[in-house]
Parts: sequence; C-alpha cells; structure tokens
Amino acid sequence: MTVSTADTFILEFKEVCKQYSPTQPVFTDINLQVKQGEFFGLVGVNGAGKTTLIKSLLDFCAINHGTIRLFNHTHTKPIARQHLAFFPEHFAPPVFLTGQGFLHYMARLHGQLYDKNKIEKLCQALDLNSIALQQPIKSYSKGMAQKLGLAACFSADKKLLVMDEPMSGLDPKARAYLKRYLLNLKAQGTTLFFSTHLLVDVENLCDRMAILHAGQLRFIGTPAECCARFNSTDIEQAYLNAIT
Ligand SMILES: Nc1ncnc2c1ncn2[C@@H]1O[C@H](COP(=O)(O)OP(=O)(O)OP(=O)(O)O)[C@@H](O)[C@H]1O
Repeated sequence: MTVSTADTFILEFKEVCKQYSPTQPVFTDINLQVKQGEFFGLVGVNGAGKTTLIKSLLDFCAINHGTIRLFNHTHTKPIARQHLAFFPEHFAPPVFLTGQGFLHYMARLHGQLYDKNKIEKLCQALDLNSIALQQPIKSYSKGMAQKLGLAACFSADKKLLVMDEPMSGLDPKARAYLKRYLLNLKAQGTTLFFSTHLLVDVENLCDRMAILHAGQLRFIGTPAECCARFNSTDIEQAYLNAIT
C-alpha cells in the first residue's frame, strides 16, 4: 500500500532522537508517519528501542530532539491521547482485584460504563473464559492476564491502538483469535501501531512495517517491499538481510 500526501496522518515522528545516557542514543532522526486506518508493525532486535519509541510517543519519557504529533496535536498534550488505547509490554494488573473489578476500573478511567455484553463478547473473541472474571487476578496465568489487558484495551473503543508486543504469552489459539479480532477492527477503520517479534504476524496483519536497528529506521514499507528490498521471498530471511 502506498501512502500519498493526501492521506490523513494520525501519528507522526519527525527527526526524533532519544537518549537515556549522554553518550549513547537509543535512536536518532526517526521519521515515521502512520495514516488513519493503517496497521503498522515495528520490529527490531531486543534492545533496539521499540519500547522506548512507544514510550516517547505516549510522553512516558522525554525526547531529546524532534517532534511527535498524535491526531495533529503535540504528543505532550493530554488531548493528543484522547483517542488512543495503550497496551504495555509488561502488563501487570493489580493482583488484589478480580478481572471484572479491573475492567470496571478501566471503564471508569475512560469515563465509560461497564458493558457486560461487550465484555462477554470480548472474552469470547480473546478465548478468555468469562467465569475467570469473577476470580482474583492473582490466580490468573500469564496468558489469562494478557487476555484481560487486551480486553480492557479493546473495550475502550478507541480509534488508535498502540500496543507493545500484544501477542506475548498467548497460546497459538489465542494468538490466532487475537489476529482475527484485530483484522475485524481494521475492517472498521481502527488504526494499529504495534511492536512485535513475530514477523509472520506483521505479514498477516500489517499494511506497513518498520525495522528499527542500531538506532535508525533501516526500512519502512510493506512486508512485500521488505522482501523485495532485502532479496528474499521469506520475511524472516529478508529481516536478517536487513540487519546484517
Ligand atoms: N529507563 C531506561 N534507562 C536507561 N536505559 C534504558 C531505559 N529503558 C531502556 N533503556 C535502554 O534503551 C535501549 C532500548 O530499550 P527498549 O526497551 O526500548 O528496547 P526494545 O526494542 O523494546 O527491546 P525488547 O525487544 O527486548 O523489548 C536498551 O539498550 C535499554 O537498555
């Protein structure tokens, strides 16, 4: 898919640099745009800076240079985050709550009412037994907690989803269900910006992808363009070619 200048960008990084230490930048000169309705996957080796890029976007950490805009607002303004839901890499819900208690709490944070029918449908879509919602989160497996967090994220009904490794800890059935659910959201016009280590998911889900490597965006384009550029019909081999 080509992105024309006439497209509406709802997420834009311009010349963004971030460093935690004065001598070692995590990344420099990041230029990236995501348009409305696009599914965009961010990949890179461990420590490449994917989470830092997402944290920068959400103003969880200050950037050292450049600008970031969300829905045409400077990313540091709360209004910029009005239409997005975020799913973090290390999702750790409060263990003293039940699943339902947590979802009630999240609904309140979003200024919404708890919608039992919507949550039932989400549980089915994510392969989470809704009976588990009555149980304390401390009794949940890693995958169950992940599904609960995904349910909370989706139940907010936001236009933009920002997700840091959403497939992490999911069994193959749940991963397939999640992908199916995401593709349904795509059909409804939702935009997705997510990081992942699963290149096959990028191929299955994404209009475009970026490879973050050694502090730079080494590639931005469609998965097919990535394969063509890096001389392989296999996305994994193309990725390996891109980072060597
Ligand atoms: N709060 C922090 N203070 C200092 N350095 C940090 C901090 N957070 C991350 N880093 C460093 O920034 C770099 C990028 O880390 P980041 O977590 O963004 O990578 P990642 O691509 O998300 O990795 P992974 O795939 O393992 O989740 C790493 O070298 C990491 O050690």
